[in-house]
Amino acid sequence: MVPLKFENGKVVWLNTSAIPWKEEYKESSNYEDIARAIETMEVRGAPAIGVMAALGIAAAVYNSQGDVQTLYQVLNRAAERLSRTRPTAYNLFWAIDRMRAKANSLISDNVSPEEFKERIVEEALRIQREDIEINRRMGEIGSQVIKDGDVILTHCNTGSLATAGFGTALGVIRTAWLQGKSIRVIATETRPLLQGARLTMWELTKDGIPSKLITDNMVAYAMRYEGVTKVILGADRILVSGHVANKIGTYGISILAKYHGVDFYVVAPTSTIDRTGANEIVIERRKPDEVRTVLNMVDITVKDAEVLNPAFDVTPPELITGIITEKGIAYPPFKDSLKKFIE
Ligand SMILES: CSC[C@@H](O)[C@@H](O)C(=O)COP(=O)(O)O
Repeated sequence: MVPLKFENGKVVWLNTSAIPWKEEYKESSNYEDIARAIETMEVRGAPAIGVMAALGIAAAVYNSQGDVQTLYQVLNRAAERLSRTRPTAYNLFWAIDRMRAKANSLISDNVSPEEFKERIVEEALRIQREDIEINRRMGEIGSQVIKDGDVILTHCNTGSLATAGFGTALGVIRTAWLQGKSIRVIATETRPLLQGARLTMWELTKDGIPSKLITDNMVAYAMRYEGVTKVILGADRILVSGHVANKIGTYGISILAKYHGVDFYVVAPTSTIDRTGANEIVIERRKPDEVRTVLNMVDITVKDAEVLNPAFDVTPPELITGIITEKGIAYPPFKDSLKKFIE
């Protein structure tokens, strides 16, 4: 499954908002289209939107003409627009910063316009390639905590559809399954946009991994009566203190896991760790209609009902057993263990 590609100067993406009904690819070389695809969540998941933004910047530069200064301005305009798409996922800003840093180093090297274009495209493709390699490494590292017989609860979608390929938390689950471990997965539907029901169940079914879908309000029941042994899920932004922003509902799941004595693991590449020293996380608020309807298809409340629609919540470090990264597993105290991974 290749959700994102760069072909003939265009970004090609799998429209994940159409899954599981249709496997439809879209393409564009225009960074405004790429930004809208991120905003409307045709492409979503922290690592995937970082890669998408890098490819969007590369497409903008590749298709522009002029001297290096002109190309540099195009790159900065694209970067600025793409950085205004979704505020919470750190990988987006990490990838954009990396593209900007590459551009700055090419400017100081006095390269030709052709070389500038070539090296910018190369950098975006490197970010994409590295994401898959990192996911595979996290799979190897993280699968060590999974035992035969585990019943793993996961939330949202953290698979190939949320990354450049293979997945973070779902990559760990997938690796354990490929190693022949006998596991079962419980996936939450993940209201309001149903990433669990639509995307995670689609990926698990394709792989033949035994799985069951539950609604979000069945988590406590599943822990009490269905023998959940581990929670494994992803992250959109991790502070060095160990606070983890992830899909709305994660915080509640972590409290339930603590009460039931279930291990709670977060899986994320180190590009999800916020290096700015911030101690607050901006939580994206999305349109009320996402809550008032089911996927804009059916109204489920009174007209113009006031709603709350935060896309993410923050789980505090004391509820987290471990954070699995490509550099190893961070255990509490996270402010020491995570810091080592980003030094
Ligand atoms: C590997 S994806 C990790 C997170 O990005 C994922 O758990 C999540 O919360 C995605 O949110 P989304 O709003 O679908 O972009």
